[in-house]
Amino acid sequence: MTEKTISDIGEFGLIKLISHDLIYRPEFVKIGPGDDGAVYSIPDGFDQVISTDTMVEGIHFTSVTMSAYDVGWKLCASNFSDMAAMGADPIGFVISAAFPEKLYTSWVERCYEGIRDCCKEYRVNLLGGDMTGSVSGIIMTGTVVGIVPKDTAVRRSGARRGDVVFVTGHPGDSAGGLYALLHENKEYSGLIEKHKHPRPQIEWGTLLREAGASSLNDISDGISREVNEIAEASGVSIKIDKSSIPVSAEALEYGRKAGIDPLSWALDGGEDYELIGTISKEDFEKVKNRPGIKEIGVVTDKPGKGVFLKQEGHLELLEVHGYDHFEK
Ligand SMILES: Nc1ncnc2c1ncn2[C@@H]1O[C@H](COP(=O)(O)OP(=O)(O)OP(=O)(O)O)[C@@H](O)[C@H]1O
Ligand SMILES: Cc1ncc(C[n+]2csc(CCOP(=O)(O)O)c2C)c(N)n1
Ligand SMILES: [Mg+2]
Repeated sequence: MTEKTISDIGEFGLIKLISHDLIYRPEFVKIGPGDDGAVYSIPDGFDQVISTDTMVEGIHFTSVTMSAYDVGWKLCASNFSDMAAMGADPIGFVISAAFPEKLYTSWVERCYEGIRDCCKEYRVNLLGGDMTGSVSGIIMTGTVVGIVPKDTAVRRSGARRGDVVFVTGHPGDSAGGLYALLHENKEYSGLIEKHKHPRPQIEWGTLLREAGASSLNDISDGISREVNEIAEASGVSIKIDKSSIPVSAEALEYGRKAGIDPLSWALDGGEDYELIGTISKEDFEKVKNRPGIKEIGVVTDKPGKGVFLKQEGHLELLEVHGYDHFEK
């Protein structure tokens, strides 16, 4: 028997197929999926945070770089990561999907396995969505709602002179993984795993908010863009020490073999979904000994606002070369 496509079962058959195991935090749900809208509640003393992010076939993934499961996982991870970057806890998620009619139903089922696994792990309710046809590939948009104690959301604009600049994890791994996937190199499985299954840093976002982080941003477009966004929003200069950027051993090794400086993956690659931000020296003491965080620079009062990269004793302007959807 040939495999079923979504046009064989129709829009409502498809919705039925994926509509199970959607709620992982029932305490916040008043009316769940299945009605015209879902109704959720939030506890007293919290603000709500909302953000949205899209995955487009041919732009964010191809059948070579990501499986259906991976697309589902990463759609959730990239959305939840924006909650981490606000110091918030994601609680609810909706998905708008546009699918070509020839897509196999099994693709959609596996994609929703990835979605379910990520929602389950981070305890986020899948509150509903929308399905339409597409004449040019798969497009999936997620919208996430999170909660944060009132008036404590961490902005990009709070960096102050003297603050430490920190980063979590190993930025550059995702771009290294993408390079490996596009060059059919399966050896660097750790990097590939980071590209396919990034982990939104919700715990770090909460810890850093509680510790007093003055600014936060998640690394979706590369350190060079994210840190410049913080400098601009905060009206400060930032100095980054190039040698302290925590590139992983695997990225270093693969970069050496491929003849690529892995720091360019960290600075300009993106999709790491790690956190970058600033915090006072005193507050950094509270978190600096935990594994997975690294001081990489300082907020300065250098005139001429911008970001400077220190290497071998001299400073150069850190220009933004991160991912830009519309750059030629
Ligand atoms: N189409 C749009 N309409 C209104 N506001 C937008 C639109 N696209 C982006 N923005 C806003 O511009 C700001 C920057 O958007 P951007 O997409 O760069 O967010 P990000 O978190 O830096 O990146 P990512 O998309 O990777 O999460 C956000 O506050 C976002 O809400
Ligand atoms: C096949 C393929 N080619 C290139 C890339 C790289 N890429 C695409 S979008 C993006 C930035 C984040 O997106 P957004 O800003 O929309 O959140 C990056 C780094 C990829 N993932 N797959
Ligand atoms: Mg973001």
